[in-house]
Amino acid sequence: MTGATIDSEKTSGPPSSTNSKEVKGENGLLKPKKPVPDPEPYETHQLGVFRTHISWGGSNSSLLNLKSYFTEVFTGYLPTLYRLLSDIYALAPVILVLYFMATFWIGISQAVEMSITSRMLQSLERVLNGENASHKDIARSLTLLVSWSAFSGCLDYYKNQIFFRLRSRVINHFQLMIMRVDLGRDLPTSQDETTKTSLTAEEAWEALERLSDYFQNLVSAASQIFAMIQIASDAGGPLFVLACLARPLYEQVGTISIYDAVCFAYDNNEDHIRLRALECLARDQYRQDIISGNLTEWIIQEYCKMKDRLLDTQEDDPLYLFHARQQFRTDIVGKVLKDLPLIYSAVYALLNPSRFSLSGIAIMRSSAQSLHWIFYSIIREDLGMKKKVRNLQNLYSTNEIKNTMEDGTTNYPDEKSNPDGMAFELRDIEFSYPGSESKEPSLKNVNLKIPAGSLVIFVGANGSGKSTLIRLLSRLYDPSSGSLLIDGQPSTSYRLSSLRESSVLLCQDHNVFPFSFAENIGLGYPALMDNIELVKDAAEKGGSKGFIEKLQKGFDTVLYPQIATVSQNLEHYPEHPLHKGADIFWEYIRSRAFMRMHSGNIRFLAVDEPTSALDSEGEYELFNRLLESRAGKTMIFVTHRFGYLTKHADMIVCMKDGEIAEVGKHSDLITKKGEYAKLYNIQANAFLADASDDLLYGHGSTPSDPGTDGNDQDNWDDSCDNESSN
Ligand SMILES: Nc1ncnc2c1ncn2[C@@H]1O[C@H](COP(=O)(O)OP(=O)(O)OP(=O)(O)O)[C@@H](O)[C@H]1O
Repeated sequence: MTGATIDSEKTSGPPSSTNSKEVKGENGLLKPKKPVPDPEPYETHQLGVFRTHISWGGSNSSLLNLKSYFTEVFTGYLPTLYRLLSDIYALAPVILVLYFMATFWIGISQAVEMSITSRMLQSLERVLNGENASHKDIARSLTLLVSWSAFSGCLDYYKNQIFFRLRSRVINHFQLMIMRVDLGRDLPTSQDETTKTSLTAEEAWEALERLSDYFQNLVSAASQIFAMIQIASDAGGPLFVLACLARPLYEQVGTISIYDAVCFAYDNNEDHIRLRALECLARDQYRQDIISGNLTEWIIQEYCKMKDRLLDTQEDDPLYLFHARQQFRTDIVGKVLKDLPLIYSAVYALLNPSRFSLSGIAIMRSSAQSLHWIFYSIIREDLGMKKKVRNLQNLYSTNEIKNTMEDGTTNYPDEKSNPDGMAFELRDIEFSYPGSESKEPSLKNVNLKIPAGSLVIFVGANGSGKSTLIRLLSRLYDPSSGSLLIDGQPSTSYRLSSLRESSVLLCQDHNVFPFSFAENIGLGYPALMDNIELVKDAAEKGGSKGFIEKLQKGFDTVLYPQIATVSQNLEHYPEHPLHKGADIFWEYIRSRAFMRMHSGNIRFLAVDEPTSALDSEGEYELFNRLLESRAGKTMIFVTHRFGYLTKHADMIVCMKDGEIAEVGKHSDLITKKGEYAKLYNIQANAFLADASDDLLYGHGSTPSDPGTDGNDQDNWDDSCDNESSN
């Protein structure tokens, strides 16, 4: 098999390997797997070693296919571009109009230059031919030309000035739009891969810029054709214009480039595939096998054999090979068409010597060349603009992505709400995380009533569903099935924002914001964040005040969340206070939660397992501080430590494998000897073992042991005694 092209055929239906694909679209939106609809009939060519399928239908937006081109333009692009222009006009009307006026004038500048130059050359030609020509005409044309050039220079300068101002307005506007969209997403929607986008505000600006370039090219082409028709009277009339346009029209409109078609090519040459395989063997990963098998000679021989068999078969990019073949044809026809104006002029001069003008022909020839490039730019700009408009459409469509979670219409609390705190009722709840691959739901068969104002403790093994249940109660997610009632009403009937205002969630997933300590804490309740006394009070309760006040700038010290990036400079200063800043972030988060309490609206407080960041003493202190403000609140704590809290809880919910295993008070559950008693005894026995080790080695109890806090020690010991005797 030699040469670039062996066979060509026309088939209908898609090549199977392209029929279904997961794509990250050019627009940056991740698309789910879905079958690609059957494309247009496609051609098959053998281009060197590649079997190549080409569907010209993919380029149906080419100017040749006028119907689909205009359908696409009028139904798809123009409305989007109109929307873009309206948005920008509302934003900066004067700058936008000035920008397009400058674009228009720059667009016609070449045609104006062409007309002035033509007039000047004609006058000069008459002078040279000894005809009666006014020197004033030549001087006027020259003045006009110089003035126009100066005007064009000014236009370019002012367009650049306007360009930067408009650009920053457009980018700021769309950045704000993207911020609103991103910040407005609820958790399930933000975790949905199909709604993620990598598009930036730059896309909007680039679409506008393309539109302005396209507009400039259209104005330029139209004005130059108009000018050519004016000038053509001296060079052979409208037919001469057509002769000049023949080449650019043929090259840019009459042929569709392979790069605009939809193609799929695969190597189907067995010798070449084997050659590639042999090349792979030179990689390090095969080194040991090749040395131990003494295969080097065999590989070289096989490689030479394949090379001989392939001879001159092209291995290059098949699209390039096709383009080269297409180019060959285009070049020959194009070169012949390039001479058409001259051929026409020669014939015209012979037939009508009196009306013949050499200057007209010179102008037209140079204009034909310039038009060639303008047509080329229009076609390229058209393709580029389509891509940009598609991105813009996707940018706008992110604005229309609806949140998965239903928002209600009733404000919480309302007159029916319980003043003692939020009351919850969960009925047959099942829940799987969005996009979770797990066959088992994270929660199932959950039925539970939590009375208003109660203190509830969730316990259970790792992964049993405690945090997930807290997330559902806080309405970070909605159940996959079943219903959640808040104060007897479906949770979806309440406005999400009002529920959030009435709840505090303290969990381990919180982050430090890139603001000052004061703001980090104050953002617990933005309405009062300027009241530094309240911020300090919250800091004290959360345990961060002592550290913050030691810093040079105190509460005004700014913490950056990109601490890892900053820390590259910190490694040389192990004692630097910012290390500590990263370590104690939990204290700020807790302080933020206390700040939130200042709102006075809180009816529900959920604390999800702060124990990993706290020793038992710290946990005890935190819970006590939280419990001080218990009035009018339902409180739910997730903890791994059994002791003080579990014994004082109104209700303990013990979770196992996503289900509620038991519900009850501490003493009842211990008596029941079920899951709770089992977990409790595991911890009690571990504690007793540690305690006896300490007695043996004389260290006393460790601070991390559960139940070692003051009076609680007695309670813990008592209960351990009781339980061990069980
Ligand atoms: N964001 C998530 N996406 C998918 N699955 C999750 C997600 N978070 C938790 N899960 C799964 O849900 C189940 C319950 O997890 P959950 O975190 O609620 O348990 P937990 O009892 O709070 O555990 P731990 O005590 O370790 O925090 C687990 O199987 C976990 O793998």
